[in-house]
Amino acid sequence: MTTEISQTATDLFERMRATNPLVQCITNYVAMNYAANVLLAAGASPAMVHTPEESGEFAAIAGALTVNIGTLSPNWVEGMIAAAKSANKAGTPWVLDPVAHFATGYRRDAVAALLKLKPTVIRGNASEIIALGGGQSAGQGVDSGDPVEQAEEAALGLAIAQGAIVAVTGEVDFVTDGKRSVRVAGGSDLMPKITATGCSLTALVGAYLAIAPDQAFEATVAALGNFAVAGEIAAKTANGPASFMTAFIDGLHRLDGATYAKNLRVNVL
Ligand SMILES: Nc1ncnc2c1ncn2[C@@H]1O[C@H](COP(=O)(O)OP(=O)(O)OP(=O)(O)O)[C@@H](O)[C@H]1O
Ligand SMILES: Cc1ncsc1CCO
Ligand SMILES: [Mg+2]
Repeated sequence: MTTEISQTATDLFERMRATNPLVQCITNYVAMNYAANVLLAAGASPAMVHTPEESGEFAAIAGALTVNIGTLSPNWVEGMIAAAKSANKAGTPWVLDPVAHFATGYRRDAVAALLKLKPTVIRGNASEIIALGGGQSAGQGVDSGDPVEQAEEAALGLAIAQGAIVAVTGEVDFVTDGKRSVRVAGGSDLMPKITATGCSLTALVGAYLAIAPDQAFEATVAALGNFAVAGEIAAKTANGPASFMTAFIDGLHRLDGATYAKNLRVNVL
């Protein structure tokens, strides 16, 4: 059965690829190259623009902004805040990826400042979302130590408190806007074995937001669905993390609407 959300996600998949949206990615040193390649393969146009001298100016012309706190320093935080403020002023949607925000006071403060600037979407792993909700997570650094189901309550609370879409990723992803919630199944257990897979997904959520700013919930689901479908297909030919990475980027590039629609597994809750 094709649900309405699956049909919309497929439409957004085709539109994103046809439109080649410009996405400003402020991401970490680890993710920068991989995330840019993922976006290019998926059909978007990434630009890694982070310094405060230009990040705000660029956010006003980008289709969407994504902010990931993976490798912070004061200059980068300044650039993130300038970009988020400018995005808000220009009506540019933006995504926050709160990498390991619970690990240090510096990260906690940076995330608190960014949350005040009202991201359109918050995308994190289960441990990150549990901790954002004030709970005790089993996360170790950037890697999740908790199942997605354990983060669902925190995600709902966070969505309502922030007026944001919250996406929790893991074996089966969970997306909520506080009223509507879905699970997105698929992907591969090799995905968390490649660093910056989540960071790249955050960037791809930006690509979908850019083409559907008024459908942020559907756009987020469509982006997660894109990773779930491409990841599941790539795993069939991969021998391990390194060959998976190649197959995944090739698969993102080759994926068509019919294959996306056929393999997408979105469960409305
Ligand atoms: N066990 C799994 N099975 C299937 N897919 C998975 C699994 N774990 C993660 N994924 C997928 O991997 C992608 C990244 O999610 P993950 O939760 O690992 O991000 P993350 O922890 O923020 O990653 P990073 O910080 O390393 O970039 C998502 O598309 C998610 O659905
Ligand atoms: C490994 C790592 N360390 C800081 S950011 C990052 C990428 C995955 O989040
Ligand atoms: Mg992460």
